[in-house]
Amino acid sequence: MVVNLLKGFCRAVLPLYPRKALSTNVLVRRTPSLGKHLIGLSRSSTSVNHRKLVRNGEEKKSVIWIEGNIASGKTTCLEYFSKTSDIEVLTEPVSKWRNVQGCNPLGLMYQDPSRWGLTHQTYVQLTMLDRHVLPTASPIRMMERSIYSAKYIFVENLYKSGKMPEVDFAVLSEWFEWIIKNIAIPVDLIVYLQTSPQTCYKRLKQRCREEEKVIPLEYLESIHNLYEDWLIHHKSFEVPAPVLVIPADHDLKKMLHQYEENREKILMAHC
Ligand SMILES: Nc1ncnc2c1ncn2[C@@H]1O[C@H](COP(=O)(O)OP(=O)(O)O)[C@@H](O)[C@H]1O
Ligand SMILES: O=c1ccn([C@H]2C[C@H](O)[C@@H](COP(=O)(O)O)O2)c(=O)[nH]1
Repeated sequence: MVVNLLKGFCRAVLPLYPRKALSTNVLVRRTPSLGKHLIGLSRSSTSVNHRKLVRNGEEKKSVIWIEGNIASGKTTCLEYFSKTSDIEVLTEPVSKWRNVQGCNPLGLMYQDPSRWGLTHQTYVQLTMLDRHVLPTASPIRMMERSIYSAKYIFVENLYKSGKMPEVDFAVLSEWFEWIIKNIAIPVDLIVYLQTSPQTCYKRLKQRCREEEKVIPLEYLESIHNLYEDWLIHHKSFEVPAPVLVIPADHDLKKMLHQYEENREKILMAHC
């Protein structure tokens, strides 16, 4: 009875409001042309069963992207949430980028970006698309990065730094535009792990991935600036979902504490 009343309410009233506006006490700032930027939640947010939203008799699945600079702590964040039932976690397919039929496009790109940037980013685009269209098995999906950041951050960086020829950029751009126009890429919330480039540099050195040994601090600074322009200042490209910013320079203990504090905001992303 109560459930039916709620369903009726949702059908009658929810369509009258912007999709995110009723979910919780979410503070949403409208930005000129780029959708909404979630700048925080009030402390009085009520606890809502994240499995509840039902549309056309189907459970609404929630998709959350974890975005951030290289070595900002995305994988660590996903590992933490992967321990929660009902959440499926998709990490970036980095192992594929390091080994496609015996070749290493990630390594080649770092060695000679002008020659291999297109090759690498074409494969990133394909493998990220593959992730996006994978059928969801759980009510909540958390994904490391997206086809959007591949284009808006990494391809953009190669091009802007003069390391990707115009024709390569044009071909990748047309592919990307075709994909986002013709294929549904669902997303309900972007969690941005905001770090300083210096922190990432330290963590990158500590992780010590062979291909990344050539990355200078300036590279992380460029990636950082592109992320900030996209997700914070809304100066560059469309942002396809609200953004939750989590400061991520802190030590692991504090980060896990922050993830716990933000758990409800993140898991209720679809409401
Ligand atoms: N909060 C943190 N403090 C210190 N080191 C961290 C923290 N989070 C992650 N690390 C370490 O930094 C490196 C990069 O983290 P990772 O989660 O792989 O980043 P990403 O997936 O964003 O590239 C790893 O060695 C990881 O153990
Ligand atoms: O579109 C992309 C996305 C990522 N990369 C690079 C950057 C890093 O070297 C690895 C994986 O990134 P993490 O932040 O460590 O997950 O892949 C790229 O070149 N292009």
